[in-house]
Parts: sequence; structure tokens; C-alpha cells
Amino acid sequence: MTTAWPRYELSDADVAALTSIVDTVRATPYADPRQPDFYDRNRFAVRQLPAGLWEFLDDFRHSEPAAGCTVHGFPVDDRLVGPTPTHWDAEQSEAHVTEIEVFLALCGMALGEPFTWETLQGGRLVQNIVPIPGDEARQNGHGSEALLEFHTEDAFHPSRCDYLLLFGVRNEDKVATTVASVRELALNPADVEMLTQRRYHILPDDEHIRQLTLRQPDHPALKLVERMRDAPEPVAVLFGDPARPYLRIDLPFMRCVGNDPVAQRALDALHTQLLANQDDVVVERGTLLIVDNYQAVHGRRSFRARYDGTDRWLKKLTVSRNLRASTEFPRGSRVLV
Ligand SMILES: NC(=[NH2+])NCCC[C@H](N)C(=O)O
Ligand SMILES: O=C(O)CCC(=O)C(=O)O
Ligand SMILES: [Fe+2]
Repeated sequence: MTTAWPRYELSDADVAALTSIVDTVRATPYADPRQPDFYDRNRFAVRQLPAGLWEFLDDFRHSEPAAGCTVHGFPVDDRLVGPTPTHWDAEQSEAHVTEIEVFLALCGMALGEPFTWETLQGGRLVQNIVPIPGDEARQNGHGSEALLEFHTEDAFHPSRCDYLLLFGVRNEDKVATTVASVRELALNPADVEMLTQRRYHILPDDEHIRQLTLRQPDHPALKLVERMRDAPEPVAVLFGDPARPYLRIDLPFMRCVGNDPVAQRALDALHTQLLANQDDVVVERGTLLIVDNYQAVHGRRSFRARYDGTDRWLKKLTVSRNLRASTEFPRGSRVLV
């Protein structure tokens, strides 16, 4: 990595404390972190997180010291998680996988409000990232042969996450997640000027439309994302404090408004800079990667899937700092459209 990111190693005492919290939560009636009520019913558990871990996560959120950080050493027993499923919907329900999901969920709760979308993975909050046969060439979390290009997670949506959490269940081939920070860039002022204007359309990525089209074509959420695809609002790529801008970009799913070669050149210049400053992060078994979705873009290197139960398997959770800002949604909902 070119960037030294904040890194937290769980101590033996931390692991012992976490194991005890996970057991406590698993004994409650709301023990499934894929369900929204998990997050509303288990708030007590966040207060019990080991102090060092809690302070690390709180500082990452509050001081914005870097575009990403990592937490290492949550124990994962490869024999107990079961084979890597060949579809996000096809895993065996092993208890050890739920323990992992509880750890991921508690880290997410320390950073803000975990949430998801009606349009992805049946509305479950903790999602699977696994290679799926037939998706090899797709720009989604389930591709493999194709490089997954840089994107802000759910860039098209005004209520996109502040943090993207990826936890390594299995990654024997050490397939890297790619990350690039807006803080590292040296752009010329004319390009910055272009990128801060509402000259771009960002469309929903295919998964937001494809999954419901295949499974629940009458779902009302489908109509809403189709409208966002067919009539997108023009948006800026760089925004916020000009001295410390944030970014919003999804190269495979964005276009300039109208024919605007100057805006396109600025976007290309930004892409070139992001590529020149990217880091490879291998989310290994037991590693949690947290990406600041306002400061960083991410993607994934290409790889060859085997579909024999030993492929790369990550768990994913998205977290908002302020779900109240998503005013169109029912108060308290964690499954947005
Ligand atoms: N360029 C992109 N936005 N790629 C897709 C990102 C992941 C996609 N939302 C999924 O669930 O698989
Ligand atoms: O597989 C990875 O490392 C990243 C996947 C990703 O970007 C996604 O699912 O949104
Ligand atoms: Fe992503």
C-alpha cells in the first residue's frame, strides 16, 4: 500500500470480550444481523465493545484521518463456515457465520446506522460477496474475470452509505480490493471546476434493477430505481469543502449531461489520477476493511473463480451517519429504496 492506513489489531482480551458479547447477542430473540430489528434491539451491545476497538472506530468516524482503515484478528475457523456458496442466496446457515455477522454488525453500529436497499439481496442487511457462475464479466460484487472498476458504493443514490464494511470469511487466493482516495489527487484547477458542477448523470448499477426484475418484477422499489435510471438528476463529482472535497463517481454507470467534452476530459483526468494512486488491500480471512465512501472509491482485481466451495467470500455491510436525512423513507426504516 502507498498509504499507511489506521490499523487495529484485536488483542487476546479483545477477542475474549467480543466472543462473550457475541454469545450474549446470539441468545436474544433478535440475533440475526440480516434483519433490521437486530440493530434496534441490540444497542446495549455496542456499549460493551472493547474500549480500544470502540475508540479506534470512533476516531475513524470523527476525525476522518484516512479513506480507509482495517481491523485484524477476529477469529474465523475455516472448517466451521461451510463451503463458499455459489450464489448470494445459497449459503448454509452455519452458526459460526452468524457470529461473524454479529461482529461485523457491531462494528457497523459503532460507526452509525446500518441499512440496505429493497433492491439488493432480498433486503438483507449483511450481504454476501461471492463469485457467481454466469456473472464473471459483470460490474457487480459477483464478477470475477472482469476487473471491478472504481466506484462509490451506490453513487447514484442521495442516501448512499458513509461507510462500506467488508469482512473476509475466505480469501485463499488473496484477491485484492482496490481503493483510491480523493485526498491523494493532484488535479488541475480547470478540471476541479468542471467536476464541482452538476454536469454528470450517475445511473443505478445493474444489480439494483436486475435482482428484482428476476425475482419480484412487481416490487414497487423497481419502479423507483428505473425512474432514477431513466431520468437521473445531474450531479457534481466533487462536493463539500473545496479544500477537502468529497467525491461521488461510478465510472461504468455515468455519463456527462449532454455532449460535454470538457466535462468528460475532467472525468478522465480524475480517473487517471485515481488509478495512479490506488492501493491493493487484501481482505483476508478475519480482516475487516472499512472504506469511507465519501473519501474513497473502491473496486476489485480480476480473478479466476473455481466454484468448488473454496472461492473468495466476503461479508458486506453499509452504514449511514444519518438515516434521518433520507426523509422519503418511513422513520426508522433500514431498508431503503
Ligand atoms: N460500478 C458499480 N457500481 N458496480 C457494482 C457495485 C456492486 C453492486 N451494487 C452489487 O451489489 O453487486
Ligand atoms: O469484492 C470486493 O472487494 C469489492 C466488491 C464491491 O465493490 C461491492 O460488492 O460493492
Ligand atoms: Fe462496491
